[in-house]
Amino acid sequence: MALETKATITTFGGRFLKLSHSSSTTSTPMNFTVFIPPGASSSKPAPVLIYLSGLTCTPDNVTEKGFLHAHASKLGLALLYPDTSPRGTDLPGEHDSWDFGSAASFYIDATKEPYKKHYQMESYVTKELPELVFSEFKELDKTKVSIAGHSMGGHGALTLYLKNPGMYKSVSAWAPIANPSQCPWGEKAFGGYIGDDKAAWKKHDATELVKSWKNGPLKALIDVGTGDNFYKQKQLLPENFEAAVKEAGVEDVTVRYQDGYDHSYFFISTFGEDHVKHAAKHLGLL
Ligand SMILES: N[C@@H](CCC(=O)N[C@@H](CS)C(=O)NCC(=O)O)C(=O)O
Repeated sequence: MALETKATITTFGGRFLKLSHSSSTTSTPMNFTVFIPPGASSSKPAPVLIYLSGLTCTPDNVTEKGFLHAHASKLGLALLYPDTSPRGTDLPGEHDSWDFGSAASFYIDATKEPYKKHYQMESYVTKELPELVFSEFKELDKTKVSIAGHSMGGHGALTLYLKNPGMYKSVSAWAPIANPSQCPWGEKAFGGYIGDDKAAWKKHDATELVKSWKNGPLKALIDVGTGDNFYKQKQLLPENFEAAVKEAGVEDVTVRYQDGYDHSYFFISTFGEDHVKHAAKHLGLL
């Protein structure tokens, strides 16, 4: 698999790479970025935190405004930032709205035409991308991976974690879309990618998935800003997730409501150190 390096940037003592490759999963070009902390080598590989971005984003938004690598560098943690959807396609409706299609994959495998050929982001993020990254970068430790994300990416992090017990050591999310089958963003995305069968939606909904979690403490950290307009508009619904956690008796779930914070990178960056340290703790770095 040929990997094209678009940029190599030195930052906080580590290497930040912008990369692109041709994906066999999405049948499109895919972009991603990776931060390799100082000191990582094939004999001392760094654990990895995967960060999934939100609606409208490329991997650039968080890497320019989230400052996660500033904290990851000190702890010896690598960061992997996948893109939010396939690129280079022009499917019907794909680019018409900011909350569906391009940059809005919801990290699921579409089953409906015309999206199913390319919008296979769940398989891409859980299989092809890690296989590629760990075969190309021997300074990264494939046995130690955690996952995090913001908004749509928070939904992606929580659901991929819940669907794949053991694949990730911990999960965290800023302002996740925590009950997508009950909110307008999720209804639009699931309707468009999967269809009208609401039973099928539940397989991609963190609040539904956590009800049958039987794999011990969840090791989850969630932050939500009380000044977040999308929270106020009931797109995020973290209380529904909390209620499901409580009812199922799932342990080690911390949900924090941060007074006055909005949905932006001012919020993400403020709590970035906590999320990086949460992953670092479960990856054996702290
Ligand atoms: N485009 C939307 C906002 C979408 C939005 O806030 N996206 C978040 C993720 S859910 C984001 O990170 N946007 C990119 C940025 O702020 O740099 C609007 O105009 O209301």
